[in-house]
Amino acid sequence: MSLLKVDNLETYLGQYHILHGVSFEVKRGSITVLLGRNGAGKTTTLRSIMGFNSASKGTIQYGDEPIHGISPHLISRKGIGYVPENQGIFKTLTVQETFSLAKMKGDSQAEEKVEWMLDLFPDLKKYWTKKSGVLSGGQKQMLAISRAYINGNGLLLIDEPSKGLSPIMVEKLMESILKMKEKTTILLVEQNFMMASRIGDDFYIMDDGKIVLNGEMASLVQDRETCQKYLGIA
Ligand SMILES: Nc1ncnc2c1ncn2[C@@H]1O[C@H](COP(=O)(O)OP(=O)(O)OP(=O)(O)O)[C@@H](O)[C@H]1O
Repeated sequence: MSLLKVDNLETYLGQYHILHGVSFEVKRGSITVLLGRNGAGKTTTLRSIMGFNSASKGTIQYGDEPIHGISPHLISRKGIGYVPENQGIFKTLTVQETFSLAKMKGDSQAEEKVEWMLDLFPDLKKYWTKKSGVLSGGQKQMLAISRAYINGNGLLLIDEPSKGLSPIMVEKLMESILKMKEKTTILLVEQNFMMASRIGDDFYIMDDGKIVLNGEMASLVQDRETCQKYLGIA
């Protein structure tokens, strides 16, 4: 059953028409990956779901509720967490302060979520009182993912978490994101095909602001022609 249903989304950035009728679904408890070349419109799609880029047409259904046209803070309150490409970490806040700020008022599960994230990312426990600015790139990514999860764990939108990370860190992150499927649903934008293909259940390929192909990840891995045509992978 789908948790998120995006239908015929059209988004303009200034005078530029970026998304041309984007439609896709994310199944509850799955990892769905948006793939595609640079500039295909993946980030704009995530930002349109969050309400940071407002879509001029189309609908977005989260569970039973339409969420298009709603402001980002209300979308976040509905339980959608967002990890932007640049992580959006406040460097002067400690890990502890970042976690505290992420907790929603009146969320009875907040402490449980904090504990789960610290078990998943023990490095963050180690740097609990350190300023976020001193963390490594991978640890910042862990912090950004934790913040999004504590804030809203119904659905997580994660934009290129592997960017700039060492292969070992990518491996670590991949395992953690896979584990997060036990508790949440994930829509992932990822250029690292090795990572995407190992953790994704379903895929959608974007090109020029449109979805050009979708299916189960297992079938894409076998399809060399498509990988080469849209993803530049030989
Ligand atoms: N503020 C903006 N104004 C005009 N065009 C923009 C703006 N931001 C992005 N674009 C354009 O929108 C298109 C889609 O960009 P987007 O960042 O969504 O792509 P992407 O698939 O996430 O790419 P990447 O993998 O490089 O992050 C690109 O052609 C980009 O140049």
